[in-house]
Amino acid sequence: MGADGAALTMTRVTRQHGRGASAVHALRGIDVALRRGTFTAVMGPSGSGKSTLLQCAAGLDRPTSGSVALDGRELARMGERRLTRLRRTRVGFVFQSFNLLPTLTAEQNVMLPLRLAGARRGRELRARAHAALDRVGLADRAASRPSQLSGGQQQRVALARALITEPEVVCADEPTGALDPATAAGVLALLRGAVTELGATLLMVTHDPVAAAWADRVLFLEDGLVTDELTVPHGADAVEEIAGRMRRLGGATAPAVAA
Ligand SMILES: Nc1ncnc2c1ncn2[C@@H]1O[C@H](COP(=O)(O)OP(=O)(O)OP(=O)(O)O)[C@@H](O)[C@H]1O
Repeated sequence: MGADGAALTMTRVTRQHGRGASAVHALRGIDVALRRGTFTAVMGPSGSGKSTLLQCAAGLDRPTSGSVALDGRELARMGERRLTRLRRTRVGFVFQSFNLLPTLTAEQNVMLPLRLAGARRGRELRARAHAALDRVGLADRAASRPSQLSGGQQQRVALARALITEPEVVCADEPTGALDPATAAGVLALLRGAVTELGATLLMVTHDPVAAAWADRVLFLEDGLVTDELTVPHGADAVEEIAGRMRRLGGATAPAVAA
C-alpha cells in the first residue's frame, strides 16, 4: 500500500495529444486517490477523458505530466519492461468487449495472467483457476471456449481472470456496456462482491448511472477535469442522484438514464 494508504494515487495528471494549436488536452490536472478496498466509478460526457484517465491509471498510457503511483510505486518513471510486468501482476483489466482469447478455454483464460507471470502449469494453478471460476459461478464451464459462453458468462470469466493475481487495482472500462440490464446486474454484483468480500480496489468507467450506483463514490469528469464527486447514497435514490449530476455536466451532452 502507498504511504498515504491509497492503492492508487494520481497527482496533477495531464495527458495531451499533439502540440500547438491543434493539441487535445484529454486530461488537464487529475488528482485522485483510490483507497484500498473501495469501488470508484468515473462518469462524464463523451470525450471528457474517462478512458484516458483509466488508461493512465492502469499504466497503459503515460501522462504528459504528473504522477501515477500504484502501491507507492511511480509508474511514470518506470521502464517499459518493468511497467509491463507490473501491469500483468498488479493491475486487473475488465473491458466492455470481454477480450478473452478465443482459442483458450475459460480455465486457460483465467490462468493466463499467472502463466504470463511465470507460474508453472500444474495442479496448484488449476486449483486457483477453478476457485476463481467458482467465485463467479462458472465452475462447471471451465472447459468451455468463449464462443460457447453468453456475453454475461464471458464477462464473468474476464472478471475471474482480472482477480486471479490479487491485483492492487482492477480497472474496468464499461464492463456492462455490452450486456442487457439483468445480465449487467449480475456482473456488477460480482464486481461489488470483489470489493466487499475480497478487498479489491476497483476503478470503473461507465456511462450508466445504474452501474455507477453500485460504486462507493462517483467522480464526474468534464473536459479533462474532475468537476464533481459524489459519495453514493444508500438506497433507491442513488441512480436518480447520479443521473441528476450527469445532467448538470457539460450542458446537454450527458446521456439519458439507461434502462
Ligand atoms: N490518440 C489520440 N489522439 C488525439 N486525441 C485523442 C487520442 N485519444 C483520445 N483523444 C481525445 O482526448 C479526449 C478524451 O478522450 P477519451 O477517449 O478519454 O474520452 P471518453 O470520456 O472516454 O470518451 P467516450 O465516452 O466517448 O469513450 C477526446 O477529445 C479525444 O478525442
